[in-house]
Amino acid sequence: MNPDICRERENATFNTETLTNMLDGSAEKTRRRREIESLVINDPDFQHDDPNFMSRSERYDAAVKKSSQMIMKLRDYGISDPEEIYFYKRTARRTFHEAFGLHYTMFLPTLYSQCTPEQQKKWLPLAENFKALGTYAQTELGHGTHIRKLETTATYDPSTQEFVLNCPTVSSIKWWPGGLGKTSNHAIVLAQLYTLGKCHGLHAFIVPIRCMKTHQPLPGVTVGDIGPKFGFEEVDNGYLKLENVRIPRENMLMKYAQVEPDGSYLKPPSDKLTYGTMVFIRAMIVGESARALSKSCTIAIRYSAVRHQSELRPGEPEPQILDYQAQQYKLFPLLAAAYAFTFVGQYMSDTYHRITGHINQGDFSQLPELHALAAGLKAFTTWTANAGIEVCRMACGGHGYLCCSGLPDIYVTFTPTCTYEGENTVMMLQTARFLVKCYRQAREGQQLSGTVSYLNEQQRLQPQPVSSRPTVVNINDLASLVEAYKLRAAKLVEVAAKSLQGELQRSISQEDAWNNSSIELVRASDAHCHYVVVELFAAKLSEISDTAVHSVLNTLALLYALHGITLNSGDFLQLSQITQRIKALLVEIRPNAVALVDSFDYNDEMLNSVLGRYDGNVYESMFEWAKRSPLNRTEVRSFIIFNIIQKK
Ligand SMILES: CCC/C=C/C(=O)SCCNC(=O)CCNC(=O)[C@H](O)C(C)(C)COP(=O)([O-])OP(=O)([O-])OC[C@H]1O[C@@H](n2cnc3c(N)ncnc32)[C@H](O)[C@@H]1OP(=O)([O-])[O-]
Ligand SMILES: Cc1cc2nc3c(=O)[nH]c(=O)nc-3n(C[C@H](O)[C@H](O)[C@H](O)COP(=O)(O)OP(=O)(O)OC[C@H]3O[C@@H](n4cnc5c(N)ncnc54)[C@H](O)[C@@H]3O)c2cc1C
Repeated sequence: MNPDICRERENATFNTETLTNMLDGSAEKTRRRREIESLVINDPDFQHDDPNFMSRSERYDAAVKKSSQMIMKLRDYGISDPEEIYFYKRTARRTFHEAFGLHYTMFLPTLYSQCTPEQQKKWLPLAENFKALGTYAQTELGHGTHIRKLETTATYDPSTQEFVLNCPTVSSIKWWPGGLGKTSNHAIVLAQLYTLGKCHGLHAFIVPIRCMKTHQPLPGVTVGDIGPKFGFEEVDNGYLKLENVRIPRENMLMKYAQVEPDGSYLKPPSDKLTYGTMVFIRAMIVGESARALSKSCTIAIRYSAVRHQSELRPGEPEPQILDYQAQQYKLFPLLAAAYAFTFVGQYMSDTYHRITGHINQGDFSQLPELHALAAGLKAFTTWTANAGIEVCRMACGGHGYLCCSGLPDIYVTFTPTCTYEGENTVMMLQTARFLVKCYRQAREGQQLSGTVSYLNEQQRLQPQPVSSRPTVVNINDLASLVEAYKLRAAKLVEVAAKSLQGELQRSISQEDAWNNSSIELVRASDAHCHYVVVELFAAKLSEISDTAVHSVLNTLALLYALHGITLNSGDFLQLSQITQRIKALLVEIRPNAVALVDSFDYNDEMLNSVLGRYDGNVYESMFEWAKRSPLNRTEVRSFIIFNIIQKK
């Protein structure tokens, strides 16, 4: 064990096990998570080759093999709790993507949420037993964001009681769905529904695309892999062209909207229920932001504790790079954000399950807030985590650029979360749409509840507009900082609403007014989400009884809130005072930095990083890893070089 890293752990002011238990939910949950992780780590079937030394095809084959093994082993171990399945798979996957990822994350959840009981009876046994392997085919070459303009059609033929599916143009070819290219034999296809000559907009259909016996594409189906990408090497993101593909009427997902045998159409209670699976995944991505950032911080902070470089004071030994204030300023606010997002991720998941419970009982009243919250927090947390991972990589200097640091892989795997499941700017604009609507309702005297209830104060505080009120905060008091964030959000929502109003007064259309105000609208959403995160972090502290853990998390929460103020200084005041306080907080966090990342409890197998190793033995491991590079298998690799040298 590296002596630097040992000393860091000895000097921590709190018990890492207590904090880990809190993050997991309880000591029992930590015990069980570790037990499940060790099942994978000690399983010889999961000791695979390093994917960095494999070709794309080899990676795909290995991912399929691994996914099949996971299914069998989960059954053998009798693991059926969704959270436990998630722990098992997360550990087994490590740096791999799951070949059946879309089957679990989108195909099955869509069947659970949008099938009638009869449809569930037919499809769930097939899908849960992996006979029907599925994906979610929504995006087309021409449209990902503006899904109302998707061009694939499903036209009902009452004479045979079938839907006929077509991708009539090049731009209507389905493009991107994960697992579509080679793996899936079914797809949930989002298509414009036509019946009795009328278009009723997007609906979801279960479309068999490959034979369940031979796995050959079915007649009328052209399907394949879209080629190499920035990351996701082992995933066969695919294309799909449908030409006169007929499916039975019962293959339209009919929990909400229905087509009768004679072709008559029954409307759903809300036409946005078809978008339900996207809301689910957006809600879950918030927790993924926390995991990607906490992993990256674990690597960068542990490495910074063992890496020595440059001189602080002449003649003295080179310090740990973690002792540089500039290094702390890069990493500790991200560490604080990783904790904040962990709590926000738990909140988002709980909120999703609570509100969908109400939806299942027929109460749709909270759907707009759920959509706005999931869209905004997905965008806010993924943007921060995405930029943060890159900061962590650069904070490791040259070695951060090596694949064995684990950081490039975390980055390429994580960065598409800013794009998929709703491009982030577009998601922020959806949240803004909700905020502006709430702002107007509050102005009309309606009482708002939930995360936007602060907009009620607009009314109470009139006639003095929010934008003219000064922001004076006690920078040592979290409650006061929460107030400052609340005021900022109220102010920026007001600015956005007034910008829209101003544009409309120039007699331009709603749509143009919206476009001309989109910078203000995105800023309003960003401020709203930032407020929600700070508020949730503060609320979490009130649940913590252990004083040492409370104290260290309070320091992190202060740093998170104050650092956010410096990043958005135009919206807040008291800047120089805040900078001084931030410097003091960096000093306070420094002795606990390694212990704080240890508390995330990533074992070496999962972290998969030579720089972030628990024992800190970085250089020996890097050398060992380099020796495994295929280029090192022979001393003289290229005969071209050999010939050139010989000629000389
Ligand atoms: C491993 C991961 C693999 C990745 C997989 C993928 O990427 S899969 C592919 C992922 N692809 C994507 O994520 C595509 C992203 N694009 C979209 O989701 C949609 O095109 C859109 C939401 C941007 C606009 O939709 P639109 O043009 O139909 O709507 P509009 O803007 O005209 O607003 C009308 C009203 O609808 C409301 N409302 C909207 N959505 C929801 C909702 N989910 N729930 C509830 N409500 C919703 C909205 O608030 C508004 O309410 P208001 O104010 O009238 O009361
Ligand atoms: C790794 C990966 C996996 C994916 N998996 C799937 C899958 O399994 N199934 C599936 O169906 N799809 C999948 N997708 C597709 C993904 O959902 C879309 O790429 C995503 O929704 C963004 O749409 P787009 O590509 O059309 O971007 P565009 O909308 O073309 O975005 C381009 C730019 O235009 C801007 N823009 C667009 N509209 C607006 C607007 N109204 N206002 C302001 N700015 C705007 C955006 O902000 C962005 O800057 C995947 C994508 C990736 C990268």
